[in-house]
Amino acid sequence: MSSKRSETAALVKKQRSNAGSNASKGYSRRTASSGMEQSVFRFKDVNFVVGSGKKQRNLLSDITGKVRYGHVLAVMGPSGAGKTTLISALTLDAFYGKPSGKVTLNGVKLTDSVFKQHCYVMKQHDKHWPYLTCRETLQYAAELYNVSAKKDIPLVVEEIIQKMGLSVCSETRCARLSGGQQRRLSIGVALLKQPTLLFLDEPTSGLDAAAAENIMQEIVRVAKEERLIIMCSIHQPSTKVYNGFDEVMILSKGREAFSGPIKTAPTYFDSIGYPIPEQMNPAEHFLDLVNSDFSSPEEVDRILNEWEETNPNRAGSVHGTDNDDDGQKGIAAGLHRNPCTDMMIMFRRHARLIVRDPVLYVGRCIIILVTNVVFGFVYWSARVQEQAQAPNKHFINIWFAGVATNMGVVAVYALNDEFKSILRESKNGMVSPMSYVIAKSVMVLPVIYLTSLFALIIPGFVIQQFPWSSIVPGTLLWSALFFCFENLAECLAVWIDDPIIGMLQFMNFWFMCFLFSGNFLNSEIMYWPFELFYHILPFSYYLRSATYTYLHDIEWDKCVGGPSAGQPICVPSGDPTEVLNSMTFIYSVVDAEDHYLRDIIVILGIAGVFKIVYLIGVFYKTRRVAAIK
Ligand SMILES: Nc1ncnc2c1ncn2[C@@H]1O[C@H](COP(=O)(O)OP(=O)(O)OP(=O)(O)O)[C@@H](O)[C@H]1O
Repeated sequence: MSSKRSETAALVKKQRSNAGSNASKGYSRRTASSGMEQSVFRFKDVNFVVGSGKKQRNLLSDITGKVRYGHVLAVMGPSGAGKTTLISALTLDAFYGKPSGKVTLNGVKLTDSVFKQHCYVMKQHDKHWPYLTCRETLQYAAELYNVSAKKDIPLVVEEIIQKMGLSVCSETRCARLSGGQQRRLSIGVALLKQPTLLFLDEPTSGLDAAAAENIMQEIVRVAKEERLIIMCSIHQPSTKVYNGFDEVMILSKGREAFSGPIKTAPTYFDSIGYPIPEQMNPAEHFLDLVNSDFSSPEEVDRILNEWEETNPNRAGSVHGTDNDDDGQKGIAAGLHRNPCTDMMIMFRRHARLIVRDPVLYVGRCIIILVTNVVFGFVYWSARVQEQAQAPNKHFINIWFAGVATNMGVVAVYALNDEFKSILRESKNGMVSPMSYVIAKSVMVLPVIYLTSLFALIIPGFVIQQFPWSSIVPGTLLWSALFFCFENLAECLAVWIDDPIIGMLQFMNFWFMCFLFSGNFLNSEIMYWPFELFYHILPFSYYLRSATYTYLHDIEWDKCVGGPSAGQPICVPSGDPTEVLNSMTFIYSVVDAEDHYLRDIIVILGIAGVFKIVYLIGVFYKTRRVAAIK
């Protein structure tokens, strides 16, 4: 293992030396070859308004700035100043209000498509696939971004691992990475894309001083080396980190207190009567000035007004001219993607996640098996062919499917988390929603069938002695119902942002299915609006056909004396059709006729409706943009 590592390291070294002065030949070619290496990012008069009428609030007021390639713009300000709001607005992600202004990359309006091709946003909170290792995360990102020929990808990944100081945790699953390692991994993934413009929201949040300093130094170095434009928000950088920035923007109450090249900041603050005290960190001094906790609100307002007055045409003064021609004009075609290759990568990644994630399927399979085995033993006496056991045989079907589908509630949580990762990846142009839904939907089908085997083989066919002739229709019917609830879970996971609310809705739906299954309440005596639920919810279809499937050719023992209080089912001939007919009097859902095909089609139809609503949710949410108008 270690010799393989050193071999890889040697190859990386060789590759670097081949690349001459450019240390990162493996993944740095795109920007240069696309002609985007001299880019300029501008934003002018960016406003962001929330609420309406008397409750209207300007979270950002006329924010203007410009950053050139190889430069880092640091957005600083006290808590609540609007740093995250600015990054969200500029990344077309601020959905909770109305953003306005002019935002361009090389003079071209920043649209979702330009963003996906040339930009990358690293949010304040890291989000990685918890069951993939650091190396696997980078490997899939490199493949999805098509950074290099497939055979070179391990080298590219190794290079990023070394660059980001992730060697010690390269084989560690993301769930177990420290905060600093997660941040560095996020930056590594961003670098793999080689964006022209990189947004970092609080890249040092949650890190200790040394780790924050390391990361910021790395960011500054990367901007210079890879000619990236970097815009990051940051809380109180150290003097060393602060001095590494090229431009700085100081915000307070959603307004600019200063914006421009870092070397002009001391002169400006000196000119308005706030020179930097000796030995003081300049960043700390500026932030104290605009923080109402340290300066009076009137003084903060005075500083903000001063900037507004001395820079009435900010785009024309501190931020350079209003003319967009001082950089590369226009943008190049972006990433070339092959949908089939994308799909294959997504298949591989999803297969790995399905196997490793205990919540989604593996854990549930085992819990369903154990639970159903318990039910199998609880109903031990129902194994025999006595007609007195017919109701118990029917109830076994309710528990075998009802409890298992109820466990789908955990899928709502897991899928909500999964979808949030997909949203981020889609935002950054790493995955296409289409390849995600296809890979996921196809991969899940065999897993669902496998789950039905866990649910029924030992508990039903071995312990409860279901007739083996019904194994195929029985497991297919169970799979159809489970598929229906999985699709519901997907739907809720995508449409309801808060997973807990989604889980509660899932439980509501499940209880409705149970209540209106026609088993506890005769469908004929249901008050008519409620009868609709009996027809449109899936459980009655499952239960009718499951009981028919397992009971319709049982050779029942003969019964004498007719039905009684202790034995409601007692057919003298033991004819299975007549037994089912007499069960119908007690459980209206039971039917002596075969409706298997119709029932399974209806269940799949309901599942199909959920799938369509889910797909609409995926495509709507991944394409939703808070465009700046
Ligand atoms: N969804 C929202 N709806 C309404 N107001 C919001 C929303 N999100 C943030 N705000 C408000 O916008 C203002 C700026 O918040 P923002 O998160 O951008 O500040 P910040 O400078 O990033 O702060 P911090 O450093 O603490 O993260 C705050 O007053 C906040 O209450």
